[in-house]
Amino acid sequence: MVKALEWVALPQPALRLLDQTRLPTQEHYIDVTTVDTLVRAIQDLAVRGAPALGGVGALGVVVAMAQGEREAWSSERLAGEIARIRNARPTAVNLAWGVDQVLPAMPRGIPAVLDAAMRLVAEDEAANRELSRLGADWIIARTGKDLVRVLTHCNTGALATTAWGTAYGIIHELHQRQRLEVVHADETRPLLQGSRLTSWELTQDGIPHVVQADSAACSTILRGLVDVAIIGADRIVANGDTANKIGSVALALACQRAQIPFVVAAPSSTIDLATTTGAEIVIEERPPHEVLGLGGLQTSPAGARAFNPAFDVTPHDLIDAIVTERGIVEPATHPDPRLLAEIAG
Ligand SMILES: CSC[C@H]1O[C@H](OP(=O)(O)O)[C@H](O)[C@@H]1O
Repeated sequence: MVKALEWVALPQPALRLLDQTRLPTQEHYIDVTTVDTLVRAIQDLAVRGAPALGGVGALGVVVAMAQGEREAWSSERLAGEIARIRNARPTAVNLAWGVDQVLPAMPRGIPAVLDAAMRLVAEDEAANRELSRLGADWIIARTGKDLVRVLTHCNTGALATTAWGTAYGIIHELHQRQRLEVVHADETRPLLQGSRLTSWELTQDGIPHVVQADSAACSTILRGLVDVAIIGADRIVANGDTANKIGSVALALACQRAQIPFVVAAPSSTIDLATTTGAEIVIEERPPHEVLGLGGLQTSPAGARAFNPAFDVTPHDLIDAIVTERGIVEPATHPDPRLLAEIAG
């Protein structure tokens, strides 16, 4: 399975990223040894996806410490550079979580922080594998289908995580169990994570799928062409409201109308109990050019303005299941935030 990120020791210690802006036509790697390069890679979505950002946040602290040693930074400069990584994108809670998880190891030096970061990466992969099993069990039981037709949005595979996948992991598990008929993968404008990345992963894994325009998704659901919609998450807050790629809440509304399950899949590291409701989640606003053009081609007239929110928030009462490695909560039918708190630990 492809790796979005890994720590490499040669030719020099570096955080190696698969540049996702060049997929699916080019497999190009970036060896990150400076904070500037890392922040740019995060903000350009060369590396992206909530769980992947958790790993990048943790390993980014190692990058900053190593650069600080090379350039003799003060402790204040180092703290400021780590904060740049932590704040590089606002919506996915995992980036800040990944940084925060390894800070306590800093006094023991770079090897201790690298060890803590590598443990976080390994634990996140294990979490994604477990939630994939639990999610497949839930969907098979809930739909009662021998072969499940799935709709998914954006990219939630190995490219969006430290390894394995979240919503994609459930799809992969259904396929492995020979319980998957087809995947409808939303292209996911404006950056096309679905048509570029999810279709690339599904093709590599031999999983039957069709790519569809985002504007086709609701009618696909209302026409009964799928049995369940499964998405990832960037931040799940205390009452179960969930931030995810723009276009997600429309799917939840269509699923409610069609009376099919709407499922969110995420490791427990994506749960943010410090935030009470979805209204408080900061939604990243991205550059207008992403909407006004495509692949370097201008698609809107000169002077046109754009609105480019990268995420939206699905209210918890539209979510039939939040699947994590520590268990499943069902906010639409059992709206008890204590259940999410128990899972978040
Ligand atoms: C495994 S969940 C990944 C999550 O992150 C994506 O956003 P982006 O591509 O902007 O990082 C999208 O919301 C996915 O659901």
